[in-house]
Formats: sequence, structure tokens, C-alpha cells
Amino acid sequence: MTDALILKDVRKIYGDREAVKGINFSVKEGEIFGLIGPNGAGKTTTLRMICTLLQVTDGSITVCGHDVMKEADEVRKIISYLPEDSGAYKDLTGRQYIRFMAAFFADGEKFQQMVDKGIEMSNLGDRIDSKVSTYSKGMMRRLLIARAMMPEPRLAIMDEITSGLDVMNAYEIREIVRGIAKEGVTVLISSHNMFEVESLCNRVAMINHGDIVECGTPAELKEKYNANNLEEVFVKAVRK
Ligand SMILES: Nc1ncnc2c1ncn2[C@@H]1O[C@H](COP(=O)(O)OP(=O)(O)OP(=O)(O)O)[C@@H](O)[C@H]1O
Repeated sequence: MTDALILKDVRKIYGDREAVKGINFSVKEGEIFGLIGPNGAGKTTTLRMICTLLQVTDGSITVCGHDVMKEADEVRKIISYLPEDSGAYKDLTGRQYIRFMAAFFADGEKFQQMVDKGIEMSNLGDRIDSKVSTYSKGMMRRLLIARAMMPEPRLAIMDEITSGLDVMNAYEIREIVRGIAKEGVTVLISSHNMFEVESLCNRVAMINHGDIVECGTPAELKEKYNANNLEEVFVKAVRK
């Protein structure tokens, strides 16, 4: 398997604060990879650098062979990013929102294909014609994931996709993410919920205070630390 994403010695400095301290990890094509760590660890900063939304202070990031600094336009064509706090225009219906967003990417037949795919993926049934302002958090998240997947990215990046959702909705979103990966899309998620990541991700990198403290499959890490779950691994790894 080739690497869809490679980070080499990546640093981010905000003013006098070093938020990301020279991190290294790579994500293989078709993997679901989790970047996990507590609040303020540097997850969002890392995702935003990968998405070309933040300048990298030092080091390099390559997405499917393209350098995020030197080939930002190429990178933007092959990724999608779903920020944690993203929303949709509340006065539009789900269908209108999907059509509005698809128009940025395509026209003619391709536009219609994109809209059909988005509507199917959102799985909103009749509610696709209700105003977004009437959607539950779970429905909103499904609509946003559908929007993010419409342009068929090679790398889908999602920040805390299940935060604020109840058990059923979070379960459903994880199923959608598994489906996306089955279609061959590489998925990078961030989360502070270590239990959810364990069941969803092929591999994880644990980040704490801007440093990667561990990286591997959940099974490898649990064995290495003789731990029952990733939360225990994390606690043991940061105490090393
Ligand atoms: N624009 C900014 N200016 C200055 N410091 C920032 C800025 N954005 C983030 N930081 C700091 O960088 C560090 C990493 O923040 P980041 O948001 O990347 O963490 P995170 O792991 O995503 O946390 P959370 O789970 O709370 O979203 C924190 O100490 C944060 O306060």
C-alpha cells in the first residue's frame, strides 16, 4: 500500500507557542487513521496544516505525492475537510444546500451525479426537503459528511465527527465512515474519544502537547502497554 499522507518533522508555532513540535506519521491509502489526544494537544492545528488552511512553520506534508505548501491547489482538489464546528445554511433545505455546494465543483451531468450522490449519502429520506434549521445534530452531520464526500476526495479529513452526538447517531456516523473507506477513500479523523477510535481506526497516532507519543494499530498498542483499551495506553504512554 502506498502512503496517502506523509508528515515529516512538522512544526507549528503560533507567536511564542509551539503547538506542534516536529511530528512524524504517515497514512496508507484506504486506511481509517485516527489522530487522538486531549483538548489542546494539537489535533486541529495538524489537520488544518494538512488541509492547506494553516501555514506549516517547519517540516513537510505530502498528500498523495503533492506538497501542501508548494502544490496547495493540487492538494485542495483531492481532499475534503469537515471542521468540528461546521454547519450548513439554515434557511436552505438539505436538497438546496447539496445543490448549492455541488455547483462549486461541477455543472451539467456531473453536477446532477454529484447532487444524486450527496442526497443518497445523506440518507435523509423525505427530510431532504425540510429546512436545515429543523435538522437534529445527527441529521446535520450526515448532510455535512455527504457534502464533504460529493467531490469524491482521495483523502477525507474529519475533525471530531461524532462530538455532541448520542449513541445511535454516533454509531451511524461511524458506519458511514467505514463505508467511505470501503469505497477506497483514505480517512483521517481526529478525536479525543479513545473508545470510538479503537473500534473505527486501522491505526492511530496519539498526540499530547504537540508531540506524537505513540503510533500503531490499536491491537499493537494495547499489547505493547499491556492495556485493556486505548485510553489506558494513552495514560501509560504519557507517563513513560
Ligand atoms: N490561532 C491560534 N493562536 C494561538 N494559539 C493557538 C491558536 N490555535 C490553537 N492554538 C493553541 O495551540 C494548541 C493546540 O490547539 P489545537 O486546537 O490544535 O488542539 P486540539 O488538539 O485540536 O484541541 P481540541 O480537542 O480542544 O480542539 C493549544 O494550546 C491552543 O491553545
